[in-house]
Amino acid sequence: MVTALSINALTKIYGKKKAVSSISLDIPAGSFYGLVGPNGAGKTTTLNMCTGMLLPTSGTVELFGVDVWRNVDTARREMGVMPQADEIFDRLTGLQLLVYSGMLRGMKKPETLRRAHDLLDAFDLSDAENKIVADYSTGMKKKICLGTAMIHSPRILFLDEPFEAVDPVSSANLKDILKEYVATGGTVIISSHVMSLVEKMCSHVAVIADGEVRASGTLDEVATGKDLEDRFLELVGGRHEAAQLSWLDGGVDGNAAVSGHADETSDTDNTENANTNSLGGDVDAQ
Ligand SMILES: Nc1ncnc2c1ncn2[C@@H]1O[C@H](COP(=O)(O)OP(=O)(O)OP(=O)(O)O)[C@@H](O)[C@H]1O
Repeated sequence: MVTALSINALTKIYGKKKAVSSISLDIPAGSFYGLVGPNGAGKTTTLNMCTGMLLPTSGTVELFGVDVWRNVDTARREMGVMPQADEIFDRLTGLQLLVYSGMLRGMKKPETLRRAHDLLDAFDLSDAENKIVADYSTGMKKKICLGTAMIHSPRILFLDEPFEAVDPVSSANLKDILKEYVATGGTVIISSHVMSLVEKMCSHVAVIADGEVRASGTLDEVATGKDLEDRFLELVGGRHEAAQLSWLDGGVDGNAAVSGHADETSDTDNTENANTNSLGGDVDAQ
């Protein structure tokens, strides 16, 4: 097994906060690797340290044997990193942004143009190629950001929540493109909260919580025979009883929204909806 990315005791401390605490992971080449964890778990911080964007407090990252922090330029050549929408030059058109990204990576203009059109076509953005990116929808921006990460054909792709806000058709197309990329030897690392997506797309997964790896390996190794989402909840903990928002009653009593005291102001006894502890009808499902 060739290791694409080797993370060793990676740590990031902000003041007194340990955002990432001695994480170690080996990510095999050709894998589709999911980093999953609750909000604030440390996924983005970990990815940013792996891509040379955020200096670790301690620990090392090697990309195909190259120490990322000793050789940032060399390592970056092998990477495609999906930027956040607020990190791109959004006064460019979609086409200009892709061409700019390719040429920044040292590509010749004719080849960059060819690939840019291929990407726009694959991402259903051809009709918007001459529109400035600032006027794109959130999902369109997400797709163009992904395009900028792919145009130079990197060996490894780092994608932070790539499918968030992308419509199901575009999402299915993107997934096909990424699957094909992995099938031809590429490596993809994504962060996600969506377990069904991880289950469908990923060959490997690391569950991160409180800056630590709680489990890692192939999907089967991490799931240990259980439903992946249940296993995730078991690993990260933090599940509690349904919130008791007694004032949130879906407007059952018209006065409740005004007064906030449904019991005092209601003169009807609606026994069917008497359980004002519920968020809609999902209490049992929780
Ligand atoms: N620049 C910063 N200064 C201080 N604390 C930070 C900074 N960036 C992140 N943190 C803290 O580090 C922890 C990990 O944050 P991170 O963004 O990596 O989490 P995440 O797993 O990506 O979360 P989410 O799923 O919500 O995006 C959080 O507690 C966060 O508040």
